[in-house]
Amino acid sequence: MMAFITIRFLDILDIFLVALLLYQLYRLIKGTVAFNIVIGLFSLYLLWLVVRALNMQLLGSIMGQFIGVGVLALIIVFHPEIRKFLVFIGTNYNVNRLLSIDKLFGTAKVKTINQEQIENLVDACVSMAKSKTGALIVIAGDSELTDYINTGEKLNARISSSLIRTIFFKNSPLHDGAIIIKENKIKAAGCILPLTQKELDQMLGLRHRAAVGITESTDAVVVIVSEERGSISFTKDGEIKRRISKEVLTTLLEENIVRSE
Ligand SMILES: Nc1ncnc2c1ncn2[C@@H]1O[C@H](COP(=O)(O)OP(=O)(O)OP(=O)(O)O)[C@@H](O)[C@H]1O
Repeated sequence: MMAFITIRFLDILDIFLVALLLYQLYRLIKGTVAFNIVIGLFSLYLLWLVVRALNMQLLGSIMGQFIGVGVLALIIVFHPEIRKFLVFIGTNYNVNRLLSIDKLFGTAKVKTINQEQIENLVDACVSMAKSKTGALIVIAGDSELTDYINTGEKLNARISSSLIRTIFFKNSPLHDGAIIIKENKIKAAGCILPLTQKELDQMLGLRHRAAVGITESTDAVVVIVSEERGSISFTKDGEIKRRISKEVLTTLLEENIVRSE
């Protein structure tokens, strides 16, 4: 009876790729105004399908015209999200990623620092939290982050607790902006990161916005020390975990970073 329905391997691949694209799109726009716009447009599209099925010609043709120019309108309205999405694809989906299902779904670990360096980093964060010294520390994953490294001062220095504290010391010329850690080194300091457009708690300012921003479009993880509250936060995939303890920070770093000994 169902002989006319044939499912090829390519159909399954097709569905899988569409699901993956929708999932990544959802991750990028969730929590932003764009999410509500997408829901609105989707409802409109469903309504149009119903109107067409009921053969309501006048309403159908008006809505048809609207949907006809909709693609162009979508590109204009969603230009920042489309840009972010393309950057995300470009920076995250290299050949290595495509070979690993784990990485494809963004659950892969970052390979940048070893256990001793994690301890140095945690030590610096705890000490800066005590002295209410603001800090923004990006730990790169597979994303190169070259554009962001180029906005700062190149260091290529060993990851030590005292160097991190020195960089973020209030009178240091490099204390503004973020440091970027990659391949077992502090690659640069004073880096400028993209700010998220997401709604965040009003207590959180630009430092936290920048931390969320960079993890929305790359697979980096970020540790933030708040100057105002002396608390430590952690961001990954655009999500923020606030007021975490030394132990939780250590666990999060260990869980999200494959140690390269
Ligand atoms: N785009 C950016 N990229 C990197 N760092 C940034 C960016 N924008 C702001 N910062 C850093 O954040 C600092 C300002 O932090 P602000 O007080 O606005 O943030 P906050 O989230 O309230 O943090 P805190 O709790 O530490 O006050 C700046 O001095 C600068 O070092």
